[in-house]
Amino acid sequence: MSISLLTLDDLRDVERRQASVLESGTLMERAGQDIASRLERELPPKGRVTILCGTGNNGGDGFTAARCLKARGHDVICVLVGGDEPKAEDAKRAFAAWQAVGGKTVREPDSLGKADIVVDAMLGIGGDRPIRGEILDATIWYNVQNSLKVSIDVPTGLNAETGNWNGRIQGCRSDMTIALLSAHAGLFMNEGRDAAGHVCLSELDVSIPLPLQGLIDEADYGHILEPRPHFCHKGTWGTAAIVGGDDGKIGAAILASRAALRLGAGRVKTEFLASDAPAVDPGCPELMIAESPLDLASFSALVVGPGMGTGEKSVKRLLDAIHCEDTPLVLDADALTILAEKPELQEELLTRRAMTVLTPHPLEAAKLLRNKVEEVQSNRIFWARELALQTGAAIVLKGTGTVVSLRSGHAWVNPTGSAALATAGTGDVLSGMIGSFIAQGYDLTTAVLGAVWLHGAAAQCATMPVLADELSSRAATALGMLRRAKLRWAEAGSDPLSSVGTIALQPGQLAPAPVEMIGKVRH
Ligand SMILES: NC(=O)C1=CN([C@@H]2O[C@H](COP(=O)(O)OP(=O)(O)OC[C@H]3O[C@@H](n4cnc5c(N)ncnc54)[C@H](OP(=O)(O)O)[C@@H]3O)[C@@H](O)[C@H]2O)[C@@H](O)CC1
Ligand SMILES: Nc1ncnc2c1ncn2[C@@H]1O[C@H](COP(=O)(O)OP(=O)(O)O)[C@@H](O)[C@H]1O
Ligand SMILES: [K+]
Repeated sequence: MSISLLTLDDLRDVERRQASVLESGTLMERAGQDIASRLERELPPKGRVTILCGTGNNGGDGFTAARCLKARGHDVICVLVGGDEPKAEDAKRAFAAWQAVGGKTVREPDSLGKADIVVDAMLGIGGDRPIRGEILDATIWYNVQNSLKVSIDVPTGLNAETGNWNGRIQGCRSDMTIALLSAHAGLFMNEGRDAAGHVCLSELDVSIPLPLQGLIDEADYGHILEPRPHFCHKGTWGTAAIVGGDDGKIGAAILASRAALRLGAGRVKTEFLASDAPAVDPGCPELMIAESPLDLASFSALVVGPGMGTGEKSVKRLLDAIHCEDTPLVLDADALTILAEKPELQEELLTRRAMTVLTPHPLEAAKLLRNKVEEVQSNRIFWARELALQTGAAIVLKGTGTVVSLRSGHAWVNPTGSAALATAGTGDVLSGMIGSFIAQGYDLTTAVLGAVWLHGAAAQCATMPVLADELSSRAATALGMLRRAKLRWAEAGSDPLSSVGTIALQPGQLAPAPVEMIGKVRH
């Protein structure tokens, strides 16, 4: 969790604490300098920049960046949006300083010529209402500019914590967002991911508290990248059982089973619930297909639910699995539907000794929480935590910006993944991958965070939907390449710029960073 995601309350606390140790305006000055330095990398000499400034401190950052860019020889115009003058104290000072250097400010952008960069500094973390009036007009203008579009801190109109548009009114859609002090969860979730574009972070040289939530990164899943020792056999890597595949849905269990095998489980046995199940998977003869019900307690990990159906037989098998109290259990798909319909089974989850992982998509989560899907999506981290408390399980709330939450309250947002995953069966693959890593003996957080991250990373470069079965092959290939790259670096000390498949890597770094650090970096 090396990229923290501070909540708005955390940010306001940091702000208050800094106010007592730093001269007022210090953070805004640092923000303006860092923003100007980053923008300058995208500008020609004497580049043209238009900055839309709101009346709060987000606008103050805009005026400060304008002054810094002007001092570096660029042609900058500010547009004051939403009032005749800034309201916030630091912003008033930033505006005065901009005027003092002869900076030009207008009240509406329509008559301005094309700029190389347009900057949205209208609303930041203080923007908590649907946009309207002048801000909405300026947003509409911003969104049609054929220039590089950069938001400061948060795209205007976006809720920085949840990634939803305030009041569902669409705000600024940017190519880049420069977050200040800390990254915000909303930049990686729901509509926020498209609105934010490439995320940069300036920590403003401020040390921030360790929060309970962050982005999944190498520090969390690094163990799965360790090379296997030579001295091992298939038994070393565990045996996973996949239970599912009722009539008409056999494919779901096959997808999960193949994924478990490809990602490294020593053996995988599949128990179909269908009456006419095949005796062999011709596309993957390595799978062992059970001819009679499996002794579930004898496995290293159970994955129950893909294509399982919700009939009597399925309920009984789910109960059998829950009762294997010492066997790690991943519940997906139909198993979650049964759990939602039979809350008494959720009670039984709470008393299990081994780990349980639930992998709901938003609708499944809503049913388990007895809530509406819109409500779950309106605050994904909150509801993932609630579900973890309700069930005692680790929760993988899938979707754009998958959230993983533990009962302890720790939560992670996954920065990998793309719309290429929006195709049938990719969730089955994820549950198989999680089961595989658990069967291999990785601890709960490594197994879950590693699987979620890799599942997304394997689809990230795809421009078309990835067929689910192809996804697990891609994930296995990516894992192998990452392991090799890590081995090379370990042997060579440090390596020149390297490339793993389509993922471009820097020395010492095993995956593309989800956030570009700018300004003074404290690590
Ligand atoms: N945290 C830090 O330490 C640092 C923070 N910094 C910067 O400060 C930014 C936060 O500044 P901020 O608190 O002044 O809020 P901001 O986002 O400018 O909004 C201002 C005003 O907008 C208004 N408003 C809200 N919704 C609205 C709507 N829909 N339509 C119209 N108006 C609306 C609302 O007005 P009110 O409710 O008071 O009427 C509010 O007062 C932060 O994102 C970062 O850029 C950095 O300088 C460095 C360090
Ligand atoms: N637009 C998207 N961006 C990122 N990930 C996505 C997107 N759409 C779907 N996914 C991922 O694809 C998977 C779909 O799972 P699920 O809905 O259970 O599908 P299925 O039941 O067909 O297997 C989840 O891991 C989800 O996070
Ligand atoms: K903004």
